[in-house]
Amino acid sequence: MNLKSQFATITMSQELFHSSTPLELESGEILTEFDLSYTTYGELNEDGSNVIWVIHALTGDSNAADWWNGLIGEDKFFDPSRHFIICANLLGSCYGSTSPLSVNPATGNTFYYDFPELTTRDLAASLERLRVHLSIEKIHTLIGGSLGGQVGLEWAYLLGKRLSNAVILASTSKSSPWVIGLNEAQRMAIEADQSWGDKKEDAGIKGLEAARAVAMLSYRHPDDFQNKQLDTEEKLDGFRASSYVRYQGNKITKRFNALSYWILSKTMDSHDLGRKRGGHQKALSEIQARILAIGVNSDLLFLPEESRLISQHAKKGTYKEINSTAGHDAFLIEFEQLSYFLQSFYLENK
Ligand SMILES: CC(=O)SCCNC(=O)CCNC(=O)[C@H](O)C(C)(C)COP(=O)(O)OP(=O)(O)OC[C@H]1O[C@@H](n2cnc3c(N)ncnc32)[C@H](O)[C@@H]1OP(=O)(O)O
Ligand SMILES: N[C@@H](CCO)C(=O)O
Repeated sequence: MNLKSQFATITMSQELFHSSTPLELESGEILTEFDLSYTTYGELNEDGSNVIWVIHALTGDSNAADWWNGLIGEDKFFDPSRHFIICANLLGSCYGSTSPLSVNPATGNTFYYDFPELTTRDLAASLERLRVHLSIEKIHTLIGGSLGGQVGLEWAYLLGKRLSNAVILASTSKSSPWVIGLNEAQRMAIEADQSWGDKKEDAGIKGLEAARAVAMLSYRHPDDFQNKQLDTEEKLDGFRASSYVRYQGNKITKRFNALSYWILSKTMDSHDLGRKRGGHQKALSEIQARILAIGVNSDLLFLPEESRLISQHAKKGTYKEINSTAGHDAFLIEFEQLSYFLQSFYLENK
């Protein structure tokens, strides 16, 4: 389906929100001002009841109808002719929001390595600023996967009764040691790049290439490699799997930045919905919104048990599981199953 031609009839806009009120971060540091780049599709209806707020994952951007084109678009589950869909590029990311490559207002120089540590709670607080700026009183559904799901849980906690439904995909309420270890290995790859530490835009880029290759092993499943990367001929070198991870490593360097990757992967590590709230299970039970937690049976990064736990501790929780060999990234791929789960969830909770 040609989304471009369909979107010709639908309001879509790309904006930059500037917050000049200082944002006090969990670390105690302060961002004196920040920008969030965001995209909206469709229009807010009269009673403000049609807001779908999408939160992207680690390397996503605000163009949700591009990377989630099986879920967002005309005749898709979230349709801009009915819904007002918003997605903001997360703070720290390199697609238009304030990031390590932005100018530090305190010094007049680019932040680079002086960029403050961010938590998922800080990212939720920055989204809350945008909500207030847009005078959005209530959110029908907040939806996000992976890091987007972590931020989604933090924001759901904060939003209270303003939020009706939170759809949390392939995510967790507290990052596991496994996730932290995987992210540390990726940051080690970045830090091993001799250009890491240089004050330039492409610092650590070769390291990022290796980091993404490692990350791909956690985003896919051995069965997916078996299906797609098996060499049929006998050989000693030049394996398909090698060329695949190298290709993916190279691909990320053309669209992402090592400093943003480093910052956001740290954000993922420190995620704990229960910090200073008596634990993540208790915090989950205090979320007012209905929660649909969707796990992926082949997810090796955020295990399906972690999604199930979200639904079990939520006051009003539902669990569904995507059946796929795609691994963690199935939440970006298995649109048919996702649409079906969403439809049943809304029907059951009318
Ligand atoms: C500006 C922007 O582009 S922002 C994009 C926003 N991105 C995001 O939001 C991140 C989320 N998206 C993603 O992570 C991914 O796009 C996904 C998970 C949805 C899909 O991942 P993909 O990389 O497209 O799928 P997959 O793992 O099957 O890999 C296919 C690619 O690997 C290539 N490939 C497959 N096998 C091999 C191999 N053995 N050797 C070399 N290349 C290979 C394919 O040719 C294909 O290349 P292409 O991406 O240039 O078309
Ligand atoms: N593959 C996705 C998901 C990571 O959790 C991304 O790059 O953002």
